[in-house]
Amino acid sequence: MNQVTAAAPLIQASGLTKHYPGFSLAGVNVTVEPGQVVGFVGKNGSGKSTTIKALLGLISLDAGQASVLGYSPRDLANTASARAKEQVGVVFDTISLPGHLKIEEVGKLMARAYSTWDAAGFQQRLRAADLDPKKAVKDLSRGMGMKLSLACALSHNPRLLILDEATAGLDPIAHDEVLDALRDFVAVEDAQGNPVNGILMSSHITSDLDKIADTVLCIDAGHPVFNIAKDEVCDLMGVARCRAAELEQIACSGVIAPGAMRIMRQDYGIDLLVPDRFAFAESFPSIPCDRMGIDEYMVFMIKGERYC
Ligand SMILES: Nc1ncnc2c1ncn2[C@@H]1O[C@H](COP(=O)(O)OP(=O)(O)OP(=O)(O)O)[C@@H](O)[C@H]1O
Repeated sequence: MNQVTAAAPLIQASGLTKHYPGFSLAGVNVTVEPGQVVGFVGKNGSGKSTTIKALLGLISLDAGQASVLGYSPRDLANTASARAKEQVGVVFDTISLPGHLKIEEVGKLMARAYSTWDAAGFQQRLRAADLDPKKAVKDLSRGMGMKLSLACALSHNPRLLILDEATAGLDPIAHDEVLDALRDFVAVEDAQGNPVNGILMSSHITSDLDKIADTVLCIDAGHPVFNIAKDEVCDLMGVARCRAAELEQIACSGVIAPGAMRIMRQDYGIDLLVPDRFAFAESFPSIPCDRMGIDEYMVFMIKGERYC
């Protein structure tokens, strides 16, 4: 019961609901399939960390269902469920290791905590990240602390990584190295060639998600906004830079379904969300239409107005 097969979702959660005074997480669904990187985005205070903590059983839910590697959040948080914890690597935006420990002592601590601990892999990750094993955790910069946390999370051989702002504070080179490590992690396959690992990754650095995510889940003020394949946004969608008269012309043409027209009014004109920029360019070759990014899509979906 507490095991998932290679094909089963690593995270399957629906209707996640948590009430705090002045804030409610309401009806959030999260699915992470093997082989998938799910980017988790939203404004500050939108409820991403609350969702992650609920999935990990660190806070109780008021409503909703969640299964993480076949475990309920409550079972996952239970100190007795060592096997479950070994399969989930977690990195928060602040380092949660005791500050007085030297990095080499962290390795020893982890070896005792996880039967799956890969000491050689940990050493190799420390070298790759330029982390001095003699250095104390409290003396690490923020970026170095994140690299150490990631090295720990990856070195107990989890099937699922849950990262909450884990790439914040990394320099561009470290960023690339971390993204490469995450790509390698999700590329792992079982003997039959099926993907086995997955990642749920909250981030404000949407360029990271552009590079690595398969799907992007967005919440705003605790409510789901979209859950969409990244390629649909980045490869297919566009932003048309129009004037009011052109917008009217586009609306009348039916090239974009009337209910799907979403705009942002700018000082210089009107930006229009284009679901298929290639089809749009054929119909309106004289209207500039740029590639869409996750940032812009978020802004359209959260702040944009419908145009009917
Ligand atoms: N223990 C708590 N008690 C009361 N309110 C809380 C508690 N934890 C979180 N909140 C509130 O829940 C809301 C969502 O916070 P959360 O940390 O989940 O947002 P977030 O999307 O992760 O934000 P950020 O991007 O800034 O990290 C905020 O309004 C926050 O103040």
